[in-house]
Amino acid sequence: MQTCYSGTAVRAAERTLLDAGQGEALMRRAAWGLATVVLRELRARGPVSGTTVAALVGTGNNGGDALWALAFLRRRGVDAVAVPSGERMHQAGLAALLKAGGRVAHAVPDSAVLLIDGVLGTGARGGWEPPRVPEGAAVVVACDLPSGVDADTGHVAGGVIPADVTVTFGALKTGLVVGAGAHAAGRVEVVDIGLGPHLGAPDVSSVECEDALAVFGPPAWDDHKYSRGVLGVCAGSDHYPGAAVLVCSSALATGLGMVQYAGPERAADLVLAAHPEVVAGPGTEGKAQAWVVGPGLGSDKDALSRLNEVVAACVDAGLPLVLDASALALVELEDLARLRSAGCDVALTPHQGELLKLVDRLAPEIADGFADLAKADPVAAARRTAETLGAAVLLKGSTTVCAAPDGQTFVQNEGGAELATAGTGDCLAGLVGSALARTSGDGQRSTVEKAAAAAWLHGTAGKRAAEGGPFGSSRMPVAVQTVLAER
Ligand SMILES: NC(=O)C1=CN([C@@H]2O[C@H](COP(=O)(O)OP(=O)(O)OC[C@H]3O[C@@H](n4cnc5c(N)ncnc54)[C@H](O)[C@@H]3O)[C@@H](O)[C@H]2O)[C@@H](O)CC1
Ligand SMILES: Nc1ncnc2c1ncn2[C@@H]1O[C@H](COP(=O)(O)OP(=O)(O)O)[C@@H](O)[C@H]1O
Repeated sequence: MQTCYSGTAVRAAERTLLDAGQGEALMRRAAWGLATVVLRELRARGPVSGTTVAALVGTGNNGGDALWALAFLRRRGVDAVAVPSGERMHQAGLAALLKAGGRVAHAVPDSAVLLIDGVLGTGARGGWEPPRVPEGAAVVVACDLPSGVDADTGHVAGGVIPADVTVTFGALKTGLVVGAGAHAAGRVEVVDIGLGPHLGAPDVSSVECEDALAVFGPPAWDDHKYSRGVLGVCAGSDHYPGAAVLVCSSALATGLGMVQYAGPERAADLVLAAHPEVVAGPGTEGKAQAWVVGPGLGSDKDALSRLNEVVAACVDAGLPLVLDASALALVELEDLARLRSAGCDVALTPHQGELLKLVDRLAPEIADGFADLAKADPVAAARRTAETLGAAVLLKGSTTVCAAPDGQTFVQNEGGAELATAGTGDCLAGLVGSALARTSGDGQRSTVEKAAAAAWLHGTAGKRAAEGGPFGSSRMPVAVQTVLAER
């Protein structure tokens, strides 16, 4: 499990050490870590001595880090050039650079093979417009975070220089794993500067391979089909029959004990043609241990009565439930309350558009300004919705945010934009359903952690599928199998 801290929490941890008079030591540790990564990048490309490294240097401590790093690099024979972005620079850092034989210039030299972005770190407020930098050849290494990225949210209000590598100090920051911030950061390396004991609880976590495999692992030697998880799927309609196939196929690709399909004949026939092992019928009776309801259900009376039947089945047996797509537009507050009272774990899986509609309809008390919040701070938006509706929320997008009503939050970034194609959400619903079915009765992990494990598998499978060129969502189940087979 990877953990991240908000920029605000990291600043608070720093403050404790600054107040204890350790400011310069912290900055030198950070700068040494930055210089080490820069040296590694230079060595990977050729000789170090004589090459030009430039740094865009801001007015605060982020600029100070960059100046100290340039000073260390100068001592390795690098032509170290500071390019100030404002009227002042960190005094001790500048003195160290000049003493080491570095120089100051007013523009990034064309000869620079590597550019350090040291303009803004955790002290940034609002947007920023980067200066012109020579195009092309230079590797960009961001100091702490790419300038202009909000360290708490990942929001980029103005411009940003996309980094190849970000060397971040003290702890991985939430802003480097969410949305535009994650995209701008490139590869992230964390330099330990001794903040650990002062950091407190993490802000968000990310499920990694071994955490996901603990949910989607192989069967135990004594498993039988009813102990490996039985997933009920209520998806598809005469109008959207394919959704039923996508949900069932992706769930089966994880190696469940059984998939039970409840839906109309046309969709059921397609499911059975693709997977004769599915047990199909019009209703919910059977041995399901979790349900997925919603993909391709439509919005008519029939869709509503199918949703009601699944909700009733879950309430009766205390089963976990994934509400996706059409179900998000049909479910009522009373349904969520009944599910909660029956002890059912519920995961809502909206994309941004569905989230806004859901909040407008079921949580008007938080709707004011919510669209702006969802854009600028998807973690806060998912958290607020989960807390208000009392259900786990998996918010889909370039970053997938999984938030629980108690604030526990996972952020997953494995997938790329190749996943932006019709039906991949249906596949994800099948994976979340599978995670809930196969771990039903396992009190070890929260619903939101299981949903995050499914998002890991979905994103990783998306990347795997993309290796074979552009793809449609029907290729996802095979990619899911491949990912699980390779681990
Ligand atoms: N305090 C310390 O000793 C340590 C700080 N660290 C570094 O210090 C950074 C934080 O330093 P600061 O608190 O000085 O903050 P920054 O250096 O991130 O930014 C503050 C400066 O930028 C200006 N500024 C803010 N927003 C701007 C905008 N939108 N456009 C243009 N200028 C803007 C401010 O007026 C101020 O001069 C961290 O990101 C990290 O790089 C590390 O060295 C670790 C130790
Ligand atoms: N730019 C992107 N980068 C990474 N993942 C993406 C991107 N766009 C969409 N996705 C993922 O693709 C899936 C799309 O789901 P959804 O919007 O429900 O589509 P559909 O309803 O067509 O199945 C989600 O898992 C989402 O996180």
